[in-house]
Amino acid sequence: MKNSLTIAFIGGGNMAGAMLGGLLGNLCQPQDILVVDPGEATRAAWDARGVVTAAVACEALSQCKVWIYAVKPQVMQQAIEATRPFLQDDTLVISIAAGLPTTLLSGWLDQAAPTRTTRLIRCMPNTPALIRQGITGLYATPGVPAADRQRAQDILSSVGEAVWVDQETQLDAVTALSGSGPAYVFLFIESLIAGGISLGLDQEQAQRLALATLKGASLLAAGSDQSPARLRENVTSPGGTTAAALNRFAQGDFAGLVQAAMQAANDRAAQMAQESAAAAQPAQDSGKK
Ligand SMILES: NC(=O)C1=CN([C@@H]2O[C@H](COP(=O)(O)OP(=O)(O)OC[C@H]3O[C@@H](n4cnc5c(N)ncnc54)[C@H](OP(=O)(O)O)[C@@H]3O)[C@@H](O)[C@H]2O)C=CC1
Ligand SMILES: O=C(O)[C@@H]1CCC=N1
Repeated sequence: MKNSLTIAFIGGGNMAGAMLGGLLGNLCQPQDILVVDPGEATRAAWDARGVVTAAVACEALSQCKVWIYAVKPQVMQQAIEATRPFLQDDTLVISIAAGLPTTLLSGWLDQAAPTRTTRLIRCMPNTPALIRQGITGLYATPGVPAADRQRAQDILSSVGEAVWVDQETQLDAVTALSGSGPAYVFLFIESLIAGGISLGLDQEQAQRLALATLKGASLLAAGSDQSPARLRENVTSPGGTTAAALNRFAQGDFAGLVQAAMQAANDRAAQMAQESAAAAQPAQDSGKK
């Protein structure tokens, strides 16, 4: 590992893959990255790209300045306990797990070294990171040095935008909006394609039209001085086709449905935190410090 920025991903699945895809050749070279993942096929995919891999926690972790925990919340405690012996006092730890609060994570990280306070940042990225079009919400625990905040921001900015929140609970809202959000957009794209086909287009035509519409409208909204509401009005001729469609959306309370769906995601994040706390195992003293 040669770069001053060396990153370990603990968990090399979908989200690590999205972030790695954006980081490689950009902020980091393959040899600057370590992926710890028990999956043979997962590791083989990263080996093929020149990334250093390990099936289990190993000494190489202690050389990585930044650790990114990218495992499912249900296995987070186990993953932390296995890796914790290699944690250094100045390691910057980033968790991308939905729901898991920093109090729980800090408890697991610092259990074997009560005098240590791990530098911990919790964040919520999204899968467009794969094409460097992601957006990530970040929350830093008190005491994280400014240089580490900047380092986390640099990492996440290399795969898209980064937005800091002051209150940790806001990360559940970020999860409900941009973390899970790509799935809502994909569902909308799927629905537009199905609608186009049912109205007589073929699959390829419907898909091209749907994708270009989403892309064009998003870029227009992102680059415009006008609000999304104003841009919607610009499309909507009185008594025209768009008004007919929007009236039908309103009858089904589309906005209310989106709000309720996001509330469900937000509530599920809080519930996952409770489940993880309830399922937490008694301390395993695997720390070497
Ligand atoms: N997917 C998304 O869009 C987003 C996900 N997140 C968060 O990212 C985290 C990861 O999600 P995602 O990438 O989708 O999940 P994946 O299941 O795709 O990836 C997790 C990886 O971790 C591996 N793993 C399991 N146990 C361990 C362990 N003890 N040590 C190291 N690796 C382990 C898994 O292997 P195996 O499959 O063999 O168990 C798997 O390869 C979650 O906490 C999620 O909340 C955040 C933002 C967006
Ligand atoms: O569905 C999940 O729980 C994760 C968090 C945000 C996106 N995927």
